[in-house]
Amino acid sequence: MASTGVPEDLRIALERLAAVERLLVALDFDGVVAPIVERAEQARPLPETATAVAELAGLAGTWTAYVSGRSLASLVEVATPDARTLLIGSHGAEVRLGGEEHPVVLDHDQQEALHALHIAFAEVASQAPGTWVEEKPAGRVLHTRQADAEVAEAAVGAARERLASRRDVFLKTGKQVLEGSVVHATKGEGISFLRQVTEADALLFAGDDVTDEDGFLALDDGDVGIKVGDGETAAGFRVADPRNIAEAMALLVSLRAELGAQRTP
Ligand SMILES: O=P(O)(O)OC[C@H]1O[C@H](O[C@H]2O[C@H](CO)[C@@H](O)[C@H](O)[C@H]2O)[C@H](O)[C@@H](O)[C@@H]1O
Repeated sequence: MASTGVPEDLRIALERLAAVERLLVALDFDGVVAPIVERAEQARPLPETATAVAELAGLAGTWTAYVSGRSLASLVEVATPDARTLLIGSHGAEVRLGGEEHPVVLDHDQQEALHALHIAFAEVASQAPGTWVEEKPAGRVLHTRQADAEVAEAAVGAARERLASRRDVFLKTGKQVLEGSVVHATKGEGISFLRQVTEADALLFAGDDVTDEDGFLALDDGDVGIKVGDGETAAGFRVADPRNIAEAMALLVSLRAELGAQRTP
C-alpha cells in the first residue's frame, strides 16, 4: 500500500504493529494531532486524524489515547474526544478512563506552591507584552509565542529566577512556553499506566515536544515511537508534521481493519 508521507521504515513497523492482539495508539495532542497555533484555545485536531482515531477506537483489541500536557478540561474542549479515547492530562497528573475522571488533588503545601507559581508567572506576564498565563489544576504555563524574541527570553529568565529557590515547583520547557507544576508527573508515567490498564501487547506513541521524550523512553521493544518535526529524540521513527501523522493513522486503520476482517470467522 503506498502512502506518500509515511516513510518506508515506519510503514513496515505499522504493518507489524497492526497484527498484535491488543494495541494501544497513544498520541500527544498539540503539534501531533493538532497543528501548533498562536493561542492554545484555538488548536483543533486535523479532521483526518480525528476520524482515524475514532475508527481505531472502534476496532477489536484496539485502544486509543491522547497523552497531553494540557489540563483534562482544556484537552476535552479542544480535542472533543469520544468516550472511548483514554485521556492523560497535565503531563500525567490527570487521567480520564471511559467516563471516569481521576482529577489531581493538591494538599495544603501544593496549593500554597501553586499560588506562589501563579503570582510569579502573572507578574512576569504583566510586564512582558505578548505573553500570557494558562491555568491548570496543578500548574501554570507562561506562553511566549506572541511576544518578540527578546521579550520572550527575558520573561522566561525572569520567571525562572523568581522560582529558583522553590523546590516544590517543577519547571519544564516546551514549545515557546515555560511550564510550572506543583505535582511531579511525566508522560512516561502516563504511558506506562495506560499500558497496564489496557494490557496492550504493543503500543504506538507519537510526540513533538521535549516533554514527549519521557514518553519515548517508556517504550519497549516492539513498540513504535514517532517524533514529529526536528530535534533530538529517543523515538525510533520521525515524520515532518501533523499531516504525516494523519496519513500514518489512516494507514494503521486500513492495515488493522484488514487483518481484523481476516481473523473474523
Ligand atoms: O502535550 P501536548 O498535548 O502537546 O501539550 C503541550 C502544551 O500544548 C499547548 O501549548 C502548545 O500549543 C499551543 C497551541 O498550538 C501553542 O500556542 C504553544 O506555543 C505550545 O507550547 C498548551 O497550551 C500547553 O498547556 C501544553 O502543555
